[in-house]
Amino acid sequence: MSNNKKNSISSGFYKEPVPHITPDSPFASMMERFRFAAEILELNEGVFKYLSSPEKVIMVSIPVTMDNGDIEVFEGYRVIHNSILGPSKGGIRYSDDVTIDEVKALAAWMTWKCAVVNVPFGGAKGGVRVNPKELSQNELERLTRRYTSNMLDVFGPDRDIPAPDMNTNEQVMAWIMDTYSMNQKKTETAVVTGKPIILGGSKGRKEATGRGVVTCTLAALSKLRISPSKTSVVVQGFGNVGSVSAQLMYEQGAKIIAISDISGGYYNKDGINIPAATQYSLTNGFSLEGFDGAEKISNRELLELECDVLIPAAKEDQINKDNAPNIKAKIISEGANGPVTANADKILEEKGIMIVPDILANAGGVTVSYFEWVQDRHGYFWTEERVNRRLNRLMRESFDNLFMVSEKYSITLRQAAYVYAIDRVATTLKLRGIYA
Ligand SMILES: NC(=O)C1=CN([C@@H]2O[C@H](COP(=O)(O)OP(=O)(O)OC[C@H]3O[C@@H](n4cnc5c(N)ncnc54)[C@H](O)[C@@H]3O)[C@@H](O)[C@H]2O)C=CC1
Ligand SMILES: O=C(O)CCC(=O)C(=O)O
Repeated sequence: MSNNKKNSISSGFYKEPVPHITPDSPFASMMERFRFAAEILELNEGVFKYLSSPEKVIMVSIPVTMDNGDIEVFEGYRVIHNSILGPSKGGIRYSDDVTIDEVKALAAWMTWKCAVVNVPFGGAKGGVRVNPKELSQNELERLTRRYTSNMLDVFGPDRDIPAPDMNTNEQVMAWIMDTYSMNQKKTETAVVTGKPIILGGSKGRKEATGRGVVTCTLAALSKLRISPSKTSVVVQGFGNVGSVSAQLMYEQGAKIIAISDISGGYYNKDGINIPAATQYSLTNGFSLEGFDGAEKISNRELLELECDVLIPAAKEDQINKDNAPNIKAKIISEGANGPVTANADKILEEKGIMIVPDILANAGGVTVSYFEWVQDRHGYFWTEERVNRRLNRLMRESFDNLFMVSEKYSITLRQAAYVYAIDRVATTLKLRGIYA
């Protein structure tokens, strides 16, 4: 790594636009940060081009017989960004607004994320354009099994290993595992992670992403010398990542002043009772709608609240150039993938806000997915205490490592994460003889 480059991209081929990028999209945000790191690393031009495009993009059409006998056709994707570090790994999301561009960005983020925490996986992501809330459980099962059948040549414990993401869960992973196994004529637990524990899932996987977010948040707080018990926290998104992050920060003695989900934001300046909110959401169809332990606000207002820590744990592009000037948090811990756009980074940096980037902050999920894959392959399962201890240690080491890189090169933690990850991928490419 050259030591004399600072925070600006000077010139050269990295400025060349890469074709097929929609401006201001998640993929454009990913590329802007990749370009910055490539410049610092003086990355080989061919390697830059190679890593700017996914290795493989699969788009499938999924016909599903609905409960009323009609046939509906859904579109599904799987993007493998890169598999040089190992089999590709990444979640599958069900969402009616998922796009191929978004999945391409998410797949690339998986490559960088696995490199940041040194797990031996490449990056992939999947998506199906569907609103799962509009499907019955049987329709959802048929959709999942058909999507998996279309991906039989793609998935595999040594090739590409899915996991849960937005609107997918342990049950969806169980259907994928079963469909794949039936076609292999043997039970193949290691083909997916995030499965139910009884089917070979790992203890601690469900909570792992939120747990990792909290480990990084505590590390960031200690850098700013703020005690967790004196911390006010705002969490956007109350699904797997958001609710666990809120719960674990609450257990640290922090005051969670606002939470939100798709139904809106909920604010209480004296602190929200998180176990009560979680219980409410569980018994209310995973929705906070009607939760009366707080005042209702909008998601936009929520992001702009005065607080020590903001944890965006919903989706991409939530903090952008329009609202970045109004963000008042001291630390943003990115539970979601891509919640801050590249053009908001500079604004937040100038405001002195510390960002713990997604490819570090939410890497706890893929880390315990790796533990799950290892356990499946050994046929030997760990205690929850062992999983959590190893997760916490790895997350803390990764945070400290990136903090050191950021200080060494006078760059932000996000820039440090990209520099570290891309250097690792490029070094692997070189050692494998892909370039001299
Ligand atoms: N589940 C996992 O292990 C991992 C998830 N992530 C990322 O974390 C984010 C959340 O994922 P999960 O918690 O798994 O999904 P989830 O489906 O369990 O929860 C998503 C939550 O966000 C809320 N939401 C959706 N749109 C919203 C909006 N516009 N404003 C406010 N809230 C909104 C939903 O109502 C729900 O509460 C995604 O970006 C995902 O890619 C990252 C790493 C691992
Ligand atoms: O657990 C995994 O394998 C991947 C989780 C994921 O999709 C993510 O980190 O964004």
